[in-house]
Amino acid sequence: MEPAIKYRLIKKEKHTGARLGEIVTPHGTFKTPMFMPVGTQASVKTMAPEDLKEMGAGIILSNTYHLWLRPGEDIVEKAGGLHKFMNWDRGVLTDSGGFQVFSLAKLRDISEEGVAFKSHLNGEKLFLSPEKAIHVENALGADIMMSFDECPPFFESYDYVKKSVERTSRWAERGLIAHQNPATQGLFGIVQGAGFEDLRRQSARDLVGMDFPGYSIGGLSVGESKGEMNRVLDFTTPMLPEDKPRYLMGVGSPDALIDGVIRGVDMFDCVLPTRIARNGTTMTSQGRLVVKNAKYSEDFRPLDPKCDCYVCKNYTRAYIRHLIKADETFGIHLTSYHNLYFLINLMHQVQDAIEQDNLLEFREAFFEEYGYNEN
Ligand SMILES: CCCSCc1cc(N)cc2c(=O)[nH]c(N)nc12
Repeated sequence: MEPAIKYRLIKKEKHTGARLGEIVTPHGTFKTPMFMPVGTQASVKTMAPEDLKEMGAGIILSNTYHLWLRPGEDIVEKAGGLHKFMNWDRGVLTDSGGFQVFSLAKLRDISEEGVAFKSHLNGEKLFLSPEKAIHVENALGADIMMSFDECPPFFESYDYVKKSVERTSRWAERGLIAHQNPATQGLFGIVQGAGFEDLRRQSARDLVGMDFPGYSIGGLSVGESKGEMNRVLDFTTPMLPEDKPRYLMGVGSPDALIDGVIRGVDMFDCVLPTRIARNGTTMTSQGRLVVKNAKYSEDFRPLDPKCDCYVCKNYTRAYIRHLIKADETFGIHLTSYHNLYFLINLMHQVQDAIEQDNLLEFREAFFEEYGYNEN
């Protein structure tokens, strides 16, 4: 049977672990490295599908936890799945819900069976198992699904992380068995192990042995320093097959994306661009620009003079500052659009640098202007 998800390695960058590739999904083929906008509740906040296409988005994310609780996977399934429900005909990836239970729900209790918790919406007692998570993801119809995993705190004890990794591997196996649509929905395994090289190796070995079509690197971007993240990536990505995509979960600052690509990561997601946009913070080639600051009240330049996005071509810092200060939602639309475009376009520039084997020079030039610190 043809797998739902295929990866084609086009070129390895000469001086780093970076790769130029293509990920083939039932809803299109997309070049990597790529940034994937997050649409937690079946909407990338303030973005219409046409905006996302115009900025070059290929795959967007949604959340099993949120959509299970509201509106319910049965309603999305009746609508014909997430693509139909949200009028999006390109790629969709769903997370499996475990991470969101630990970051959102109250009173959680984890066991071999799964996670018992109280809904963050109404306090209802719920239970999420690997089988239930996969059932919901099947109903949502995502092109790429995540296995059900536990993301332990980065600084948790070795013994706890070891037990957690072993349970996450057993949960991954249960998810593979429960998966109903492998021909149309690709299921990725999620490598865990916090900052312990031997536990990352154990997790990778278990999951690679289950032959997933792609692998996520979990357990990072949870409060550790950038130096720690890069240290873990240095030994983790080489543990994964070259002919499968690698997705680093929850990572989205420009510097972290570039350093992740250099270490062999192909796919990224993060709520950062739309989250900071909501308080008027924008990403520019000169670093962050907080457009609601008074100093921009009569600044009639674009957010980023070097950016060719729709927002930077048509609107000024003064106008966007006014909208944000006046609580006009159009202002958040403009800052969100620009931030998402900035990261998607950054990955296009990185693809070119891989093509030309000058990714390290690109990194140096980018950080020279953007500003960068390791921690
Ligand atoms: C739509 C959100 C996707 S990424 C969420 C996320 C983010 C981060 N940082 C880590 C993890 C992880 O270890 N496991 C899982 N399932 N998800 C994670």
